[in-house]
Amino acid sequence: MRVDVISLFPEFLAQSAALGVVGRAQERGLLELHGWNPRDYAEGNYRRVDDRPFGGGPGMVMLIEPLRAALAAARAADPQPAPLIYLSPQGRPLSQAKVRELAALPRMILLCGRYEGVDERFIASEVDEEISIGDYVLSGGELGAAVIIDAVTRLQEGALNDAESAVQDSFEGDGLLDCPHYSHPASHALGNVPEVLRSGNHAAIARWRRQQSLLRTALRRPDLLDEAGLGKADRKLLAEAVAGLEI
Ligand SMILES: Nc1nonc1C(=O)N[C@@H]1CC[C@H](O)C1
Repeated sequence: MRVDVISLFPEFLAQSAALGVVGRAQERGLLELHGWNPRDYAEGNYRRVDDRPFGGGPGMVMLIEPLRAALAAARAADPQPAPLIYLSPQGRPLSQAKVRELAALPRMILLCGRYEGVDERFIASEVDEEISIGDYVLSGGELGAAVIIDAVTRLQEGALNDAESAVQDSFEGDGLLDCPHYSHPASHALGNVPEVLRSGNHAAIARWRRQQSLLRTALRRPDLLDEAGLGKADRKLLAEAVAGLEI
């Protein structure tokens, strides 16, 4: 998959993408990352990329022309068509379903805003989709781009090893929250590892983990539980866990 990122700080993405799963995916040729800095296309002595908003008010707005030139350069670099996705709080919330949709694309171009954002005429004319990574305000869209690149890369064939795939599957597979995890030591001043996990009884362990996922989702994210469409066995397992809660 090719990802082009339009950003005033392309080095931010390069550094964050050089690590871990994403770094390894680049080494394996599963991900190709290219940065495009509007400042490289800005005219004039000051190479302006932003200016004051019409109508007054705080902050600055990213100008149309440097963005258009950076986008044109990105599109000219590779004939493969790609949607332009703008990271902004005004976008649709990112979800795993959207990540799966994006991961199936051969290419996408991510636009990272800074300051108050981007001139609305550029958004209306060139942006295919706005995506938000959450209802809060960041200093730039680069963190959103890094989140999308990470989540999408994990779904590229060959990006994850077996252990990492298990983590991916445990959350993504059924839309429930993950169960608790424990490792050594079995006994500790902070508490002991649940006996079932040390029993060697794989059926009991799987049942316990499923029950913990169901209970955790019910307590922390009931909205996800509604979407999960539980079957009879899961509903029974959850009822048993709820009955056992000391309230
Ligand atoms: N939440 C978000 N999800 O994606 N991007 C954001 C976000 O806060 N962007 C900043 C808003 C002003 C500045 O332009 C960049």
